[in-house]
Amino acid sequence: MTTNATNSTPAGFEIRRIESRDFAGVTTALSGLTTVGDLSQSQFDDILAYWDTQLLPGRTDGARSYNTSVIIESATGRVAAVGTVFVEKKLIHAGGLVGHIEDIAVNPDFRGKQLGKVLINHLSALGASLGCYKVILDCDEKNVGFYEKCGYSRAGVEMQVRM
Ligand SMILES: CC(=O)SCCNC(=O)CCNC(=O)[C@H](O)C(C)(C)COP(=O)(O)OP(=O)(O)OC[C@H]1O[C@@H](n2cnc3c(N)ncnc32)[C@H](O)[C@@H]1OP(=O)(O)O
Repeated sequence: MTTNATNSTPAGFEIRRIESRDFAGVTTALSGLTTVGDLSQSQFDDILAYWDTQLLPGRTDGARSYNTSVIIESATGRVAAVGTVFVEKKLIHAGGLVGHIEDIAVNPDFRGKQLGKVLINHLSALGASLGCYKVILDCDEKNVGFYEKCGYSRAGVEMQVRM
């Protein structure tokens, strides 16, 4: 798997797994992507606890399916960006793993500082380190250029049925 070279977290920022204290910052960032809805701190904590239980089958190293990372502004503790790589165990490719990049959002105050690219490169590398043979995502046409700058290329067509 090859990814763009912007992998190091910029000075003044750190990147880590999502935690309970990120509730306000994460929901604020995600509201710039889509409707978060009426999600409480308690519901947020329950989801994080569930994610922690979802270990990849057959693994003894603690590798998880749900991998949500945040970029934090060190001086303030503010959530600058959030995103997920979900690792799916397949039947095909001899039980191979595919990473799905989901719910990428950079807080508007922090856009244009390469943090989105750093986050995507981090999640792509995380998928590779967990054993994924590919990492894929769906996005709007307006974001294609961003993902191309992160080393992604067009493949297939997204389709959906809404419930
Ligand atoms: C799978 C999904 O979740 S798709 C949903 C993506 N998220 C959203 O649309 C939510 C709202 N938007 C955002 O959060 C942000 O604007 C993001 C995530 C799209 C980009 O994050 P940023 O941190 O602002 O981007 P970043 O500064 O890392 O840009 C990296 C490069 O991509 C370029 N770029 C950023 N956005 C775009 C875009 N929409 N189209 C083309 N190029 C772009 C930048 O100019 C930069 O180029 P450079 O390396 O030549 O300087």
